[in-house]
Amino acid sequence: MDLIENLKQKIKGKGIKVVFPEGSDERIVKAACRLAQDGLADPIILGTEAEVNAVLNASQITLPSNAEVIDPKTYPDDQFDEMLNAFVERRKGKNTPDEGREWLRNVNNYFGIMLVYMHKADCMVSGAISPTGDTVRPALQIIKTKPGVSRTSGSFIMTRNDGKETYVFADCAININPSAEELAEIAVESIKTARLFDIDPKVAMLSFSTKGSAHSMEVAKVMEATQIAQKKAPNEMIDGELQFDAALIPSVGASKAPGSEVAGQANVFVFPDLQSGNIGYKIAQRLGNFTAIGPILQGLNQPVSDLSRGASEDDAYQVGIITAAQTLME
Ligand SMILES: CC(C)(COP(=O)(O)OP(=O)(O)OC[C@H]1O[C@@H](n2cnc3c(N)ncnc32)[C@H](O)[C@@H]1OP(=O)(O)O)[C@@H](O)C(=O)NCCC(=O)NCCS
Ligand SMILES: CC(=O)OP(=O)(O)O
Repeated sequence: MDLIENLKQKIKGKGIKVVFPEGSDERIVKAACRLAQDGLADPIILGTEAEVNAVLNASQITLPSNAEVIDPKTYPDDQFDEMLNAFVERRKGKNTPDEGREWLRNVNNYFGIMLVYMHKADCMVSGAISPTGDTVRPALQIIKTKPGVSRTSGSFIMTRNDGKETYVFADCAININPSAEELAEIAVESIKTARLFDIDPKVAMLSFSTKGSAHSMEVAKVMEATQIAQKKAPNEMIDGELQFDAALIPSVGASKAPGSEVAGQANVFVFPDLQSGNIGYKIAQRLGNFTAIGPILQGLNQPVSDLSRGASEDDAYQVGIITAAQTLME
């Protein structure tokens, strides 16, 4: 079954509350309403009544009965105070009550994250308007990473040919220059993402070198990360350092990395840094005709997804499905 169809079956009718903070954006409002109509989520759209209505009217859609609009600026004082107290407690010593009041009333990403943190919603999808930092920072500050995970990272599901070719690419969104330890953690978290999509993970730790064919600090980092990842997840198939062709193409893998159980068969690609990861996914998307679904933030206590600003309504709809499905993962 198609990847997304599979996830739809898992979330349908479960009433999962997905917050969409960008209620002034047509793509977002349409995607949220479609999720509601299809019974896949109960969306909470953030924005003023006027801005959300303007989009609904222009798109000629009626807000489905299982969708809700909340305007943070007019959120009732008693509930707002409860939220502010929870924010101040969570940000103890790092942000003042005045900062909290200002952000929660005026920055929808903070308000949305607090709904998730307070379990008034299950997850959040943002980033169609705001750049990654503005979407992700509130999640990092409030939701934080799961025990045992030090860094969140962003993966993409890359798919082509009606899902016959499907890969996980990571980190394409968050960690600019991860250490070897962080890269190993990204690999382990990417394995969990692969499993969410029923992909049997074979992880390639990517480099411009294969098995010592080149020498540099950058290559050494990937070699070390591979060893750490193998220790962290001894039952998983993880190998490196591998060039992309050695990781993907069986004949090249056999010649450059003979004996590797990953080379030539990899389906999870861990990039050595964000320059290569972000450029790499966009090349596959724009030149290789892959659909790029994500970034899916890995390792957070509760699911939050950051769309690319280039996302379409359909991308937002799909990321909504994935994020809702992440709430069902243990
Ligand atoms: C994600 C990003 C915005 C965080 O940067 P930042 O806000 O300057 O980070 P800071 O160092 O100020 O940290 C803010 C908080 O987030 C936490 N944090 C930062 N990066 C983190 C990560 N990868 N995982 C978990 N927590 C993280 C910090 O510990 C800090 O928490 P605290 O306030 O409770 O102490 C930054 O790494 C970034 O810009 N990455 C690239 C994003 C990008 O442009 N991607 C390309 C397009 S997708
Ligand atoms: C993931 C990503 O690259 O996002 P944007 O295109 O918004 O920078």
